[in-house]
Amino acid sequence: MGSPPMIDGAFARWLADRAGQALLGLRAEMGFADPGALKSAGDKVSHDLIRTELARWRPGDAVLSEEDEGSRLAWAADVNAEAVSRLAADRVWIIDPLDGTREFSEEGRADWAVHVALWARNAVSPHGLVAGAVGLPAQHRVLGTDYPPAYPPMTAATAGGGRTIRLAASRSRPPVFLTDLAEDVGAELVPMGSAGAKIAAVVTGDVDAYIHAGGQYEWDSAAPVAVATATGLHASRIDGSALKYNEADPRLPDLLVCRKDLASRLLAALQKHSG
Ligand SMILES: Nc1ncnc2c1ncn2[C@@H]1O[C@H](COP(=O)(O)O)[C@@H](OP(=O)(O)O)[C@H]1O
Ligand SMILES: [Mg+2]
Repeated sequence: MGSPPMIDGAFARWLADRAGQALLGLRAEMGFADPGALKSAGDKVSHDLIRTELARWRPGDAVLSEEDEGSRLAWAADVNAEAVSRLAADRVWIIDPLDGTREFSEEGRADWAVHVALWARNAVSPHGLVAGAVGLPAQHRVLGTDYPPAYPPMTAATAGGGRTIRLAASRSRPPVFLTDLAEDVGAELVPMGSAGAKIAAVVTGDVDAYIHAGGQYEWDSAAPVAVATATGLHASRIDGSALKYNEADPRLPDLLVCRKDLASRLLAALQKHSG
């Protein structure tokens, strides 16, 4: 096998694709009789593959992966920063080896993803993400910042033509306020698994927006937010502030990703309903 691409964006795509192929192979091999075993095996196989390739091809970079021991811990900068290499690093790969683990274990579902993002200290954007790829193995595609997808075409809803806004939300843990918000703005809720799959659906125009609140971590959104912003879409916290990555505390509990033309309307509705 030849070497992977040198350029970070293309490398992220290569890595997300490799891990995705391994996950499809695992699904085929194990079947769906024991969803718990399939979920555990999926998390481990993808994490190990990505960790191994990063150690081999990007040995100087730090990594924050969902499946690392202690990944969810918040580190007080003055106390423990030296114990956590990523906080002093200039480049950090933020990885969710299998996002939408639950959907991965359900036969026929394609709403699960592999997230590979790169945060850099010298980035110009507030979120600090300089490359990212979202593998959607069961949809046979990878979205990446190396070739950002075209901005989704104007829909009837956003052009004011009457169709309701399509608003993606978690299948299992949607924000409590979302039903009221949707009614207020005239949106139809589209339940879907995986933050990556939902943001990919905004990128491709299958839905107009994705709102989440109530809990998430940096790895759940880093790679898809890198792709969404490279495409020109809006991505922020639900109070409109910037999403930030490689923070001491990896919790990043809420976000809004949507078409630019819907952002002010949805942020106003969020201010009203999420308080
Ligand atoms: N309230 C919450 N607290 C912590 N993580 C949450 C959460 N709601 C959603 N997530 C995480 O966000 C990802 C997308 O969730 P959902 O599919 O429900 O939209 C999932 O990642 P994983 O599948 O990697 O665990 C899930 O664990
Ligand atoms: Mg996740």
